Amino acid sequence: MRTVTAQGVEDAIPYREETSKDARYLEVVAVRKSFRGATVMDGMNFRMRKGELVSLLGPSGCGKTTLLRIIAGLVVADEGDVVLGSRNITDLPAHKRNVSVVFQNYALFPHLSVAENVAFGLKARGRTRAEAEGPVRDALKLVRMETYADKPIAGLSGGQQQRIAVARALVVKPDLLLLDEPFSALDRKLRETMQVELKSLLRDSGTTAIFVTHDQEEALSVSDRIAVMNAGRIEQFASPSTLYARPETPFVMDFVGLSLRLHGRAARTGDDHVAVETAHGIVRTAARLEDGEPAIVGVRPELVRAYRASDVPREPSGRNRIEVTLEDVMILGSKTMLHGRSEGSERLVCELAGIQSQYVRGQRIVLDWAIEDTLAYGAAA
Ligand SMILES: Nc1ncnc2c1ncn2[C@@H]1O[C@H](COP(=O)(O)OP(=O)(O)OP(=O)(O)O)[C@@H](O)[C@H]1O
Repeated sequence: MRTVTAQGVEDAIPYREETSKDARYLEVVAVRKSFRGATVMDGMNFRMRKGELVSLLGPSGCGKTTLLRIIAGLVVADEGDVVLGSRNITDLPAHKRNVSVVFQNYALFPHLSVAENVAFGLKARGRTRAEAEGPVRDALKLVRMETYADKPIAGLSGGQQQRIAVARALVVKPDLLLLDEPFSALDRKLRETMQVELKSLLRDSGTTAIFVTHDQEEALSVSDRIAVMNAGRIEQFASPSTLYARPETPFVMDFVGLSLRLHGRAARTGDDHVAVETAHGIVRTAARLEDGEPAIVGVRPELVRAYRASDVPREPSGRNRIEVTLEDVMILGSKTMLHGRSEGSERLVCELAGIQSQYVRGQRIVLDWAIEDTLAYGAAA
């Protein structure tokens, strides 16, 4: 698959051109992994900068946790290398990597107090109780739990327990922090609060971290960059804004955000644009597609305008228009989602700001968007 043409926001720093040590802080090189003959990862390469917060985002079973565990030393790769801060740690056991992991289920010790839980990693490294006191206090302060030091774990809420788990991971000043779906057991509101807190505390402490999630909104909100994984491969690795505005494959377009999506066949028209013939009419795109090539075209729903078919204004050229019958109108308060009726796997969706009660099911409407916002992918590439 290839080709993207929507106007996107460039990553602030051209990643591939960076060669400094900090730019290659963590490198996973040509990693292969099979479980009982089934290949999960076949030559995975991944590289991140010092101080970055990177999310691994992908559907269940795509290999996110396996990659995280290989980096942590909890799973041994069949082939390949893991390099951290110019140290090849491939053959080091987990406890010698100075990598901390925060798990989904917190994994705290219920019989120990909050402070004893946080001190655990320091004790394991041979620090005395007195030596651990200061760092434990600082770590608890970082997660705003300093007044809970002597409390038992049992009485804490899920959000508080996860804060303690983060404090316990950070107290040892890890070279790398790995978080495996850390907030998935929390309710939505608390999860959002924790995402904001985590982002600022990692930034404040200068921690390099990898965050595993299958929730695209979570990935978009917490990450400096996101690696979108699919079937053991990274499909695209970019900033949240680039991923959203310029997804490089239909998989990324579908996985990161919603889009209006149509299937069709490209037909060369001779001008700057390619016309894609779809079941809902011609959609033009600036993407390079071969004449006759099957193609997928898409556009983000908030870039689509809607008009009642009876009062469509004249438009300057440069826009695509298709007419559809409204199947569903979802008024969500801050926005209204219009869904057009579709026969197959087309998705005819438009997002309008605010409450738009003039639209009703069964109405004929025209969806309208700029050619330059049209994403397009040739199936033959
Ligand atoms: N210890 C194991 N033994 C056998 N198969 C495994 C093992 N660990 C992972 N797998 C398989 O490897 C594949 C990738 O699993 P992994 O847990 O890395 O995916 P994931 O993207 O983290 O999924 P999820 O979001 O569901 O946690 C899956 O098919 C899984 O069944």
